[in-house]
Amino acid sequence: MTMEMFILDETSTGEVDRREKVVAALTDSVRDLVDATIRSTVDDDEILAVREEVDALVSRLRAAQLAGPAGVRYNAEGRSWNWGNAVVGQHNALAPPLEIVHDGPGSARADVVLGAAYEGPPGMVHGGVAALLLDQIMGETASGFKRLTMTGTLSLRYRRGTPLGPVRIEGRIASESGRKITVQAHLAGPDGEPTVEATGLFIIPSWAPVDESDRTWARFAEG
Ligand SMILES: CCCCC/C=C\C/C=C\C/C=C\C/C=C\CCCC(=O)SCCNC(=O)CCNC(=O)[C@H](O)C(C)(C)COP(=O)(O)OP(=O)(O)OC[C@H]1O[C@@H](n2cnc3c(N)ncnc32)[C@H](O)[C@@H]1OP(=O)(O)O
Repeated sequence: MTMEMFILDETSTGEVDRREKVVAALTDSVRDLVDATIRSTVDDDEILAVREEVDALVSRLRAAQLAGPAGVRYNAEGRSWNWGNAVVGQHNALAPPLEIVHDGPGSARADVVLGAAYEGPPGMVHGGVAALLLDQIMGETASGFKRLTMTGTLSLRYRRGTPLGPVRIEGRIASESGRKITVQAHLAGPDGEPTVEATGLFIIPSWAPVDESDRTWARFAEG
C-alpha cells in the first residue's frame, strides 16, 4: 500500500455531499432488507417472489459500476470520502454505519444500535464485529485525521457478552513514541459497563507523511 492508493477525485464537495445522501438512503433500505431477510417468516413462495424482485434491482444497479472497490477518495477542497468502508462506509450496507465523534485530540466515541445482522452468541454481538468496530474507532483515534495510521497489533479482552441493541464505543490515545501510537478502547452495552476492552498499537507506515503540516494531510482534513 502507498499514498498513491488514495484517489484524487475532481468531484466538487457539493456534488459529493449530494450523491452521498442519495445513495446513503438506498443503503439504509438495504440494511432494512438484510434485517427483514434474517427475521422473515413469510412462506416459501413469497420468499421466491421477493428474490426475483431483489435480483431485478441488483441488475439495475449493475448497469453502471466502478471497476473495483470504492477506495478512499479526496478532492482539492479537502473533502474525503470512503463510501465502501466496512465500518463507517455511508454506502456500505454491511457497515452499521458507525458515526464517530472526535471529542478532541486523541479521543473518539460512537453510539450505535446493533441488530440481528451482528449476532454471534444468541442475542449477543459477534466477537469479530466488536473487534471490527473497535479497530476502526481506535484507528481514527490514533489518526485524528491528521496522519495515516494502520493497525499493527490489536489485543482484546472479552469480559462479558454484549447484548444486541445500543452500544457505545470509546477510544483514547494512551501513549505515543515515534511512529507508534498506543490506543485504549472499550465497548459497552446499555448499562455502560465495558464488555470488551482493547489495546492496540497503530503505526504510521514508513511510506506515509509524518509531518502534520504536510499538504497531503491538509487535503485529508476531516470532510
Ligand atoms: C486507512 C484509511 C485512511 C483514510 C484516509 C482519509 C482520511 C483519514 C486519514 C487517516 C485515517 C483515518 C482513520 C484510520 C482508519 C481506519 C482504521 C482501520 C485500520 C485497519 O484496519 S488497517 C488494516 C490492517 N492493518 C494492516 O493491514 C497493516 C499491515 N501491515 C503493514 O502495512 C506494515 O507492516 C505496518 C504499516 C504496520 C508497519 O510497516 P512499516 O514498514 O512502517 O514498519 P517498520 O518495519 O518500519 O516498523 C516500525 C516500528 O513498528 C514495529 N512494528 C511494525 N509492525 C508491527 C506490528 N504489526 N505490530 C507491532 N509492532 C510493529 C517495528 O518493530 C518497528 O519498531 P521499532 O521502531 O521499535 O523497531
